[in-house]
Amino acid sequence: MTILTGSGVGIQFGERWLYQDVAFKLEKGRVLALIGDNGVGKTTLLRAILGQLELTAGELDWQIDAKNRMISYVPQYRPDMQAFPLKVTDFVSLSFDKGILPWLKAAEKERLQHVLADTHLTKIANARIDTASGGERQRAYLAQALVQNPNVLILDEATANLDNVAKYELMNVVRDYRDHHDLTTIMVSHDLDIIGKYADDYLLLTPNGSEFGPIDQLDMTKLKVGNQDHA
Ligand SMILES: Nc1ncnc2c1ncn2[C@@H]1O[C@H](COP(=O)(O)OP(=O)(O)OP(=O)(O)O)[C@@H](O)[C@H]1O
Repeated sequence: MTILTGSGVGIQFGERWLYQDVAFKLEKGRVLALIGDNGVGKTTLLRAILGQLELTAGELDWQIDAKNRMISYVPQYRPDMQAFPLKVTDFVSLSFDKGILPWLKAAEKERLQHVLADTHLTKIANARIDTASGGERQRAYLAQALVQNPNVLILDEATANLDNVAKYELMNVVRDYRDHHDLTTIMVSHDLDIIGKYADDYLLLTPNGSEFGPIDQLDMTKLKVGNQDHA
């Protein structure tokens, strides 16, 4: 089932078109890799998908109406940004309407426990997040996104700045969660290993035309990127 269809998408700032005639489909339960050179406009397209920016041309046609649509977002890991004096479990439950644990409904508490288990955080649920490793903190951000039960998960260079073990652990959690919950994901990444291993489809943005297709049709030599995300 197609969740979102982009057709004739174009974005222009001033005189400059970032891209025109972009076409893609986001299919339920699949991982779409959004790729292209630095500055091509990947984040800008995400902002349009999140409803924060109007397209200059074309359409984003959703199959889920706006009031039932939940899009969750996992940002890039930044070692300097996460000095919260909160337990992991409280940090994850900040996503719920009422925040920290004693006020959560029974169903929310149960959901929280499932997501902590799915993201391999149960053992450190009561440890403080500022003592957790980079990989654990990034999985806590993922857990925060997943407790919202999203229709679409956005990973915005979410494996950047993580070591090899942590980045594959994060993506394995996403894949296992997808396999059990039919989660749909858009992943922005410059990491060719991660893209090749975890994406199902790709959308390559360039100023001279976009390409969309199954990941095994992507010619990786077209990408000017290395195998690491940039900060
Ligand atoms: N509101 C805006 N007004 C004018 N220009 C903008 C605006 N937002 C973004 N841009 C420009 O659009 C271009 C694309 O930016 P964007 O952040 O989407 O690129 P990106 O592909 O996500 O880059 P990176 O891989 O480096 O994160 C940049 O040149 C940016 O300066």
